[in-house]
Amino acid sequence: MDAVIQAKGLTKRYGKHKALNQVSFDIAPGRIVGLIGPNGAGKTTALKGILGLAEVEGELSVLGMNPVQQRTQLLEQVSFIADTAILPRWIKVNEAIDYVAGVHPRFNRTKAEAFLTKTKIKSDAKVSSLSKGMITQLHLALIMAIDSKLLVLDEPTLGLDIIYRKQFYTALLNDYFDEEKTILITTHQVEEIETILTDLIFINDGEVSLNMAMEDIGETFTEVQISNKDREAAAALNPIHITPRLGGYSVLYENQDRAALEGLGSLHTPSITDLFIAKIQPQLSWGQAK
Ligand SMILES: Nc1ncnc2c1ncn2[C@@H]1O[C@H](COP(=O)(O)OP(=O)(O)OP(=O)(O)O)[C@@H](O)[C@H]1O
Repeated sequence: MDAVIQAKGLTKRYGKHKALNQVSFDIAPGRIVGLIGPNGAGKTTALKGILGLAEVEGELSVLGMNPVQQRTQLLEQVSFIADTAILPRWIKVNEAIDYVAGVHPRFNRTKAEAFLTKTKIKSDAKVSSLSKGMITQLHLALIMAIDSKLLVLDEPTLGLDIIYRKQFYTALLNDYFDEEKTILITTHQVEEIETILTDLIFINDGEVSLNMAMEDIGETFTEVQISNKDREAAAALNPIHITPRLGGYSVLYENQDRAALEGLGSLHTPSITDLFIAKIQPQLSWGQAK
């Protein structure tokens, strides 16, 4: 099947600064992709381009459409939640549901109401009486009840408590996602989405520094816990990152033969967080072992 998103050489300039610099990636249907990067990396800019909310240079096709030229058509098949959820403060929860039901043919009221029963939000409450987190919960309930081919989530759980954040990701996987849908998600809470992602894209300073299926990460990256005495042997195998740990070091390798590493210590697949730090802030000096 054709890619849901095809991006080639995307560049976005703000004056002399390039928020995106020759960014390319393809996203196939049925994938849950994490777009991960530090503050100011270009994540929101990329999402804005994909939604047709910002013009970017390069080639961009979303569901076979040009996002800027065919924005109205595109937004019929794409749902998104921005990092700043905006709902009118005067509207009541049930009126917000009525409104979305009226304007969106693929909105499922029962689903939205089911999501809301998992919160403390009452259907006759006004948005102005809800807390910030509750407004986000309402927004997510409305968006997740729309049957869209592509769901774009920019920091969806910002300001939500940890219980609801877990609940949200479980619902996203169990009640929303199926193989005909595609989800593109940005978050700084990387460890929370680690288990639901199928693919990972790292972006840093407007450039893609990693684009990989989750299942290939274990093949490509290996983390080894080594003791102080093995520093020299570990360094000889070209690590990409070194972190002092209790009693030794955690050393990360990319495309290094596992057999060669086995003599150094116990081998693991790194967490996304460790991989992210290694890729964004390489650290190759030993420092002080703890
Ligand atoms: N409208 C704008 N005018 C000028 N510069 C902008 C504009 N929007 C974004 N930028 C710049 O582009 C870069 C990327 O911003 P962007 O919002 O895409 O980052 P981000 O990865 O989403 O960051 P965060 O995680 O902090 O939300 C930043 O350097 C930012 O200052």
